[in-house]
Amino acid sequence: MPTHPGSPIRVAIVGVGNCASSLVQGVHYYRQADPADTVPGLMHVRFGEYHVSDVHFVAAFDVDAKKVGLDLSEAILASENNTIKLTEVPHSGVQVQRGPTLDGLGKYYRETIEESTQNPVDVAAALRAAEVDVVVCYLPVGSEAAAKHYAQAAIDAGCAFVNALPVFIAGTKEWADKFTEAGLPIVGDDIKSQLGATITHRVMAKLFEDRGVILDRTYQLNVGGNMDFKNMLERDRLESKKISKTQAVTSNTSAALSERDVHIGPSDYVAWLDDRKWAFVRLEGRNFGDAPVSLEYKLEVWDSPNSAGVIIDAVRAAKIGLDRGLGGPLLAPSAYFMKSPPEQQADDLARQAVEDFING
Ligand SMILES: O=P(O)(O)OC[C@H]1O[C@@H](O)[C@H](O)[C@@H](O)[C@@H]1O
Repeated sequence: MPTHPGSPIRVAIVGVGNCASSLVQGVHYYRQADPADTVPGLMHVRFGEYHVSDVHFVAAFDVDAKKVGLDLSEAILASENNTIKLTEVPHSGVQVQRGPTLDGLGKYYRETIEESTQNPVDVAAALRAAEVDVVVCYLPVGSEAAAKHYAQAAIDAGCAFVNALPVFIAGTKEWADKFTEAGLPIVGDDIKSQLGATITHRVMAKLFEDRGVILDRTYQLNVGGNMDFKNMLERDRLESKKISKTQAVTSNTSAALSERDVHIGPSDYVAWLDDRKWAFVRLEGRNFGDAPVSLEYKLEVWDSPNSAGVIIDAVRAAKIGLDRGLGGPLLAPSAYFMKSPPEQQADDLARQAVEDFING
């Protein structure tokens, strides 16, 4: 059912971790931003008809006993959340509900947090009750069954879906068809942060190609100290994340790299980094006369604010999709905002395509 353009965007958050914390804080931080101003990390203060302050959080789900039952403004600072504080968020009146766990808790989460003993809610019913427009999925890496459970609940409740994690939903025919048939938009999969490992690595791989340098091999090693990185110590949970990060880089170059010559993925957990992520990236190639050339850089960034602005834009794109009655993956927003969209595009073209999408 198409929604009313310009109305508040009623958002549900699945997984109240660091990324949710930066998102909620960021919306509050920029609530009075002047539409004529530039906000770092947002395409526009007013994206289509939607100002940042039109993003309203109306529901939230988690499984952590230290978060379930808390007001969202308190839950974003609770338990293992350790991201940089952007602002004080006032009481929201939104209580974190106990979501179903399914495969959401890996070995390291189970060792670190206490799972709520409350009974899980019926997610679709909760989304309907809160009259949610857009569901943002921030579950831990490796939560395949749980992410799909929430995607199905979004469909059942008539909501758009923004899939921030590397579980392939928008990018699969099965789920793209489900959203198309339901007439509901989806933006996915796997958030590409503002100035993260993926975008910088994509740009460098493309630069090699544009300058005629043959790229022979590359790596991207990532370390961090948040629960995302701790969870990813369990290598079995990593498969889709590695695929997503690798294809995000290799799709931006025509270099024919064998599997052995590309190594991209989360590498280790360093507790004292907290929510900072450090990426060590190296590209090796050959330039004129087959002379060797290599480039190495290190990125240091706070992980969660780095993707929060992108999610605010993705949420507003999803709401525009709802307003227009568009079902299925939103191709331009997915290509610009996500690492593994249904169709990869060069970032400058994707950005322009999002502008065109906004302008209808
Ligand atoms: O920095 P990149 O490579 O764009 O990745 C960004 C995001 O990747 C997601 O998979 C992580 O769970 C996020 O926490 C992170 O912000």
